[in-house]
Amino acid sequence: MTYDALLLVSFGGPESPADVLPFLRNVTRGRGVPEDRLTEVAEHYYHFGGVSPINEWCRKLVDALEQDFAANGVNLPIYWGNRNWPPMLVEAVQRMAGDGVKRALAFTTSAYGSYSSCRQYLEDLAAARAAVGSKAPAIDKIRHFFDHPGFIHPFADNLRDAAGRVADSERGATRVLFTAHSIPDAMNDVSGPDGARYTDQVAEASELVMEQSGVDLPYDIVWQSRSGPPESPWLGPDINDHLKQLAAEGVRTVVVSPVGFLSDHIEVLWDLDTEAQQTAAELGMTLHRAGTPGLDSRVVTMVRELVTERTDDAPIRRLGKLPLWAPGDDGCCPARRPAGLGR
Ligand SMILES: CC1=C(CCC(=O)O)c2cc3nc(cc4[nH]c(cc5[nH]c(cc1n2)c(C)c5CCC(=O)O)c(CCC(=O)O)c4C)C(CCC(=O)O)=C3C
Ligand SMILES: [Fe+2]
Repeated sequence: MTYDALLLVSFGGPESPADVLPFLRNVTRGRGVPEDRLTEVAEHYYHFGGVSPINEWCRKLVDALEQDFAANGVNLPIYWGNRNWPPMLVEAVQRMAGDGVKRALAFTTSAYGSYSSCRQYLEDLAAARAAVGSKAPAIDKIRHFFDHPGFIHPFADNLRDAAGRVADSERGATRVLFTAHSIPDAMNDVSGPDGARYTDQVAEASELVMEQSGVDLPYDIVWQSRSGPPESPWLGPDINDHLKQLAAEGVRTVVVSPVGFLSDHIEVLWDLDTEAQQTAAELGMTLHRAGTPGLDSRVVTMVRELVTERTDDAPIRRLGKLPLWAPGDDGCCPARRPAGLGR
């Protein structure tokens, strides 16, 4: 297939305190998230001056990709648009249309399947194209990349570094924790062609990171940042509950790898580095947080390879075994947000 642009699609995040509440209203519009949850989450952002690192990371990723594409003969202009905060997707699609782009590839910053991490981005792309009208380019979303070496290897190196900070005498009381964003059980149940693909992909990525890191410690998979009411079932155990459980079992040190997140955002800075750190401290445990890939050069190479996979039929590089399916196929997550989420 011939493409004439790459579109970076991300979540968006506030860049000043005044942005925080309008951003949160964009995120939660029509989602039934209670008002007190919004006020609570706003505080997490204010704690960091109202600035999420996500937009600045996207800007730097675009710069790095432009340099990498130029150096490797990939002749595609790069555009960037977000779901929830400027630069918005519709503006990016508008600019592409104005520049005469006919067909673009979209790289979304979420590595996994599920309504929230994949299908919702497809809906956003469709809505932006509809708003722009007949001049809007066709846009094809790049596949899930949870098992691409450019995703797994930086996590593995960062895990090895963090585990290296554990004293030899503590290793017998140490656990590795992989953490990803919790979603409602009902959403996971319909993720992918035959359900539960989100949890399957997180499990496979965790296993691959563990294997590639060479770290010889037991590990568990935990979930973070849930936002539904307590009576509606979301993926668990929550990382904070699990820390309590581990403390009761005699574990004194945890090494936490945020395998659900390609870069640091508020979920990493608040939910892990602030909240989970505090839980660990209260339990007398030590928590070493392993880094996200962020701007690792292998992430940049990965995006280029995901592009040339589509433009030049370059080989598909992946370490996992789960079946792949093309997002947008009938076999992908249901087009509408699953009902019955309990709020
Ligand atoms: C699977 C998943 C990812 C990973 C995929 C991806 O990367 O896209 C993700 C990413 C992110 N989520 C983010 C922020 C928020 N998510 C919320 C709410 C929700 N997330 C959900 C799921 C996910 N979220 C769900 C099921 C909800 C409930 C409401 C709904 O069903 O839609 C809320 C509302 C308040 C709250 O309920 O907590 C906020 C503020 C940010 C930006 C962080 C920053 O600013 O640095 C990022 C990257
Ligand atoms: Fe979220």
